[in-house]
Amino acid sequence: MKSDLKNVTIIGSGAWGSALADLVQRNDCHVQIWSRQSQSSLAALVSNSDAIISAVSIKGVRTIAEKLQTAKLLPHAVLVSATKGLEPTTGKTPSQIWQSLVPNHPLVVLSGPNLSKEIMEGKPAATVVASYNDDAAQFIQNIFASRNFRVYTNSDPIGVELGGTLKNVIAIAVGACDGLNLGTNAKSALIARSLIEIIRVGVYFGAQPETFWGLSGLGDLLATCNSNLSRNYQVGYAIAQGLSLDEAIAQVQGTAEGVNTANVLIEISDREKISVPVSRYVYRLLKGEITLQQAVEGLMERDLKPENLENLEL
Ligand SMILES: NC(=O)c1ccc[n+]([C@@H]2O[C@H](COP(=O)([O-])OP(=O)(O)OC[C@H]3O[C@@H](n4cnc5c(N)ncnc54)[C@H](OP(=O)(O)O)[C@@H]3O)[C@@H](O)[C@H]2O)c1
Ligand SMILES: O=P(O)(O)OC[C@H](O)CO
Repeated sequence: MKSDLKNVTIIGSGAWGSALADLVQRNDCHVQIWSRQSQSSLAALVSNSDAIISAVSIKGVRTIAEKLQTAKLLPHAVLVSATKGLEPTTGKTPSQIWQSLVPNHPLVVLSGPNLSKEIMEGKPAATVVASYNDDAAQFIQNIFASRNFRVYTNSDPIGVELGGTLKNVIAIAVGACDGLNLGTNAKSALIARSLIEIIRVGVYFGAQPETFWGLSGLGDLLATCNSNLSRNYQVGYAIAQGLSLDEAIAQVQGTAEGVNTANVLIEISDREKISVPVSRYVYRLLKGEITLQQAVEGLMERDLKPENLENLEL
């Protein structure tokens, strides 16, 4: 694969699509951004693209992938999925949707501790580009890497993708924990125990458990749970201030994927009998089944048990 190819199309002009476009531009690539408001046809735009990067929220992924399914792409064109969510109707990850609809192009997942505002400000950050195709991952690594943006390749796309997706539910819990001023001990316990349940779900999806200790797992969990730039954290925090879920969502600028992800995750965990206590309390809180105080009490009053880090599947 040629490493000097530089025609890049970014799909989605939201916060993340704009930040990704900015990163690629720093590397002297020719960048085009497409959004639903664009006058140009997506099919025409991507016909000469070496890399096509999808940064739309989960609700737009299938529609966009269907558009590309019928478009004529360059044979070597690499697809990049930068979405962090789960499809409500199928429970699929974005990369699973892309793989099923556009199977003849290499697919790369991009995910990491990447709050878009900090990246737009040129602050140092790192991310992961993961693919079963090493050449494709390296190609995308070179397109994005710069002195302020360190890019690692990885060969576990589903693990990298799920780290970024599942932490959004946990960020709601941690935002609520901070909103209630429950302290650093509570917050640290919540994050550490949540990583265990994220790994359980990841293993069900076929991810490598060790992927979750990296940038796209623990790294993104820490970023999102420690920053009020995170929309998911903001939702939890706002609920702790007494806002309803609808009010909290309305107050947050942009997409908080964790709300939908909580619904899909609970459907999967119910069906597959995966223990996800923190995510389940978030789900019940968002559904209005319990109060925040009941969620805190419920988590603290669960049966006592060994920490059991050797058997994460249970
Ligand atoms: N912001 C971050 O810091 C960040 C970092 C990493 C990953 N992400 C992930 O990136 C994704 C987008 O986040 P964002 O921050 O850019 O959200 P955002 O600012 O709210 O923008 C949403 C994006 O999704 C597109 N979209 C929404 N519904 C769509 C539909 N039905 N069909 C087609 N496109 C649709 C919008 O398209 P238009 O442009 O056409 O309006 C827009 O580009 C999310 O999965 C998020 O978790 C975000
Ligand atoms: O604003 P959030 O909560 O969607 O988080 C943004 C990114 O996923 C952080 O890596």
